[in-house]
Amino acid sequence: MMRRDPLRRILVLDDFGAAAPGAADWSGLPVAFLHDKLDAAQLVARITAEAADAVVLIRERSAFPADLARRLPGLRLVVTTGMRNRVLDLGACDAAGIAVCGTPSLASPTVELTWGLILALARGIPEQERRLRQGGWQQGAGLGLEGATLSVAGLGRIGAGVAAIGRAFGMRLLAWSPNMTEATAAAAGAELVGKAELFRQADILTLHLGLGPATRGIVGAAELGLMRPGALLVNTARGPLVDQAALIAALRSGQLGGAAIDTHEPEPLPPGDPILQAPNTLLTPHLGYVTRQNFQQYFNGVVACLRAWNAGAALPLPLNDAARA
Ligand SMILES: NC(=O)C1=CN([C@@H]2O[C@H](COP(=O)(O)OP(=O)(O)OC[C@H]3O[C@@H](n4cnc5c(N)ncnc54)[C@H](O)[C@@H]3O)[C@@H](O)[C@H]2O)C=CC1
Ligand SMILES: O=C(O)C(=O)[C@H](O)COP(=O)(O)O
Repeated sequence: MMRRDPLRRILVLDDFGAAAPGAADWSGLPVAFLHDKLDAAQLVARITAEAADAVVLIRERSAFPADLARRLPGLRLVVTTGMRNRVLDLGACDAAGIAVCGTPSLASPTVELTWGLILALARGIPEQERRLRQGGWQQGAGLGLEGATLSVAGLGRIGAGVAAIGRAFGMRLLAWSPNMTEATAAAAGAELVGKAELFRQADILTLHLGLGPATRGIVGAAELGLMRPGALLVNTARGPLVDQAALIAALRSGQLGGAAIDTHEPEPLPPGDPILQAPNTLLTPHLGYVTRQNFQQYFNGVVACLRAWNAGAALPLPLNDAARA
């Protein structure tokens, strides 16, 4: 194990509650919190001025591209909450000798949000409420879940959790992913089907795949065209899994009865993004992971990593080679 000097200055970027009383036990750690979102030039200036040797990234709220890693020779450690951060360049950190470590995260918050979205979409809760407030009363009938078919793409931590609740609702469960086995599907109480059948038979299709070269754009015009007219799509995984233009076309034509989308491309969703004008959509701002308990888990994980560094111990969740050294 490489000998490490204790950290002299730790900056938590765009802190999002990390500094709140009781959020975490930062005692004894030389930590400072930034409350504003800074651009790359401002970050370099601030990190340099503070002579910070560690930064903490709260999810993907502050980007940490290659350029930033190269411009901060005094930086030795980046801690990012969660294990995946697409706006952090791990390779560049390695090349600059900056160790990167992650923290544990809970899957249940995203399982819960997914079901919140499914229920709201299936029963038309937002429109029914809007109508009531405008002086109207019930209109149209929603989709009941018992006996309906839930197609789950990806049975990892979140997909398996979503499937378990689908079973409790008495739904018929189908599942698929590029690498799913019969055993994984059976363990989740789902039937493994081919990709086309996953789309063709769904009353509700919910996406829980990781994003990678094999899954980017996995839901396009051809797949949406296989779906039953009026079927529902839920995406709490990653925006680029879905071809947004094809999604909007399917919503406009009525091929899809509705879509609930938590994860977008880009994020934050810019004003005027075409999805904002698409009909029958329920949009949330990447809320899946955003619960108090998950942030508690994140901040405790950050503190554990910082203390491990200062104690010269192995970093708990290393994300690059420099952190494993
Ligand atoms: N909306 C939100 O706030 C949150 C969204 N997520 C997203 O939800 C999705 C599922 O997350 P978890 O269940 O925790 O992940 P996980 O890693 O446990 O499950 C992902 C599943 O996708 C499958 N998969 C198949 N082909 C793949 C490929 N080519 N590349 C990547 N994965 C592939 C994996 O085998 C695995 O079963 C991810 O996209 C994750 O980024 C995760 C947490 C919060
Ligand atoms: O969107 C995400 O992904 C998240 O925000 C997760 O909570 C992060 O957890 P990991 O999957 O990165 O551990």
